[in-house]
Amino acid sequence: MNKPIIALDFPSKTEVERFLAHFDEPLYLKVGMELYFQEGPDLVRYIKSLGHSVFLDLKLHDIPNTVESAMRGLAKLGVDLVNVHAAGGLEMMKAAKRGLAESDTKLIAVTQLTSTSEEQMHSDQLIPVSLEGSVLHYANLAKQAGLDGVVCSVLEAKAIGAACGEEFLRVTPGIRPADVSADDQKRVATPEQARQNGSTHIVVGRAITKSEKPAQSYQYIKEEWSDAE
Ligand SMILES: O=C(O)c1cc(=O)[nH]c(=O)n1[C@@H]1O[C@H](COP(=O)(O)O)[C@@H](O)[C@H]1O
Repeated sequence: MNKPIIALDFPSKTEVERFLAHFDEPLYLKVGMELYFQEGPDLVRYIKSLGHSVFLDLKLHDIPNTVESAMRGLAKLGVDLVNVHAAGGLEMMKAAKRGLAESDTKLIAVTQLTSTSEEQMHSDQLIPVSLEGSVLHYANLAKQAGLDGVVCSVLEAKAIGAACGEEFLRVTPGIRPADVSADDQKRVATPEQARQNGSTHIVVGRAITKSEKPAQSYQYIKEEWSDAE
């Protein structure tokens, strides 16, 4: 079972160091916009130098040429996983993949953010199908573009596995242990539900980073994710 990916949603390297001091094992860490826009590529190199795996979550969404060039730059960082927004379209996703051609970095596409409900999707995006229909459409498009998988919620992971194949990654944020608040997330699930629904990876932020005992919260989540039957 893949390690839970911990979202390092911190404003500075100092806070990352303070957080990582709780752990003495190799982790799978996600660097997102909050941290990257403050600390840049050096922070990513630093985390890699500590022996951790890195998901660089910058959610690129621009014209194909810009995304391809940006990906060519990110490829040099040697991260394990990067993402784009599937809403950027088939051509943009193909361009992103071309930008990574010389690297081993895997590429996934965000379908519908886990903070989006079906009602919001209808009113904000004017997409007149079900939320699962929209997520499946984006997953199929990502597959067609040659991507390695998608970011989706646990609620759509099973249908994507059936449609796109079990090898196709289903990276699922919006993970909340039963006793933790959903915050701004709308499509949430527990680590156990993620496992049962065929997520290949779970992404967990606040349930670990805001915990008074981060290492203990991580262990509980890891056990529920890997052992629940
Ligand atoms: O691409 C992502 O990682 C992502 C996509 C998505 O649909 N929803 C989502 O929450 N995320 C990220 O996953 C993390 C979830 O954090 P928590 O809600 O604190 O567990 C955040 O860093 C989000 O940026």
